[in-house]
Amino acid sequence: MTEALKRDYQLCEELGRGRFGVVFKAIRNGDAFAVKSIDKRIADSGDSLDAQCLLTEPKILKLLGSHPNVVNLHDLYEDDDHLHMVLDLCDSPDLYRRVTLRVFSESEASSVMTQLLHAVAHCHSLGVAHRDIKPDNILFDGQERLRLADFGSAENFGEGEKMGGVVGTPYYVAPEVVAGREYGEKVDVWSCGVVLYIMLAGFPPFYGETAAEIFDAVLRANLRFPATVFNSLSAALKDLLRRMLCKDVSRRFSAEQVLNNHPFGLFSGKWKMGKLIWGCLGTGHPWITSAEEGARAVAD
Ligand SMILES: Nc1ncnc2c1ncn2[C@@H]1O[C@H](COP(=O)(O)OP(=O)(O)OP(=O)(O)O)[C@@H](O)[C@H]1O
Repeated sequence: MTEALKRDYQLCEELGRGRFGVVFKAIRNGDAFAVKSIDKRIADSGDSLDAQCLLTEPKILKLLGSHPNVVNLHDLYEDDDHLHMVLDLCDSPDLYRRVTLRVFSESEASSVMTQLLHAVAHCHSLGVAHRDIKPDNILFDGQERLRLADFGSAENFGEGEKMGGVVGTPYYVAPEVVAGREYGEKVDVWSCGVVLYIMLAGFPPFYGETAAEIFDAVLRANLRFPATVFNSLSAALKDLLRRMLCKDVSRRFSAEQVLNNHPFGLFSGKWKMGKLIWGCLGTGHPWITSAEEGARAVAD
């Protein structure tokens, strides 16, 4: 552990583990933070893309500056073996945990979406595409404010510049990425659309049992609204989903357009409890077949 970090912060319990390191709680002057400590040796021993991801995250977070819906970088410490990022503490359950427990009402989903799209619009205005938006990377801080996290796959694109490379997680990835074409920042709007659909329905819009089947479904982009789930939801909401999950990128809304043009306020506030049947192959999550099982999985 870097000496300077130990001097400046009181390090507390472990909060979680990722592929390359550990996240701890840390206190400084009575304020709590999360410290994401990356072991550079683990990353260097793997594929070079992984090592690149490690350096990407602090660089992108610095570029993004401070935003109320992004996990902000407060400090950065580095020595030969470790990189420590001091981040906003998000110790409330993440969106993945929340959607495995129950489906969301329109008003709950709209509150999450509004905050998420503010984060995404901020990133895009600074030329940053997140490229891996999914419930696991949507965290909540102690004030229950949404914070977009994990910028390890993000890319800094220039004005009018296109990106390439298959990056993301099967259920959430946009068709132009799966097709291997060049793409722009609207891939994030597609992923937000998938997140919105899952919050409301409890299952993903483009489904398959294997990664290959999911990619086929994403490429077909045949958006359906099963009556059992969607009949009780507003026409405005279905229209919004069509505009976010639009295969034609030129017709797909930007994050800014969704925020400016869509009547989020019209969403009704009905609660819907339902059977949740969905999986997340990209992150190895188990199948969750009911709200009860979801609750058990989280408790375990
Ligand atoms: N800012 C934060 N506040 C509180 N807990 C966090 C924070 N960031 C991450 N965590 C916790 O630490 C765990 C590991 O996070 P990390 O970003 O290192 O890996 P990951 O995104 O889960 O996986 P990967 O290895 O694919 O990057 C997360 O699952 C989460 O539980």
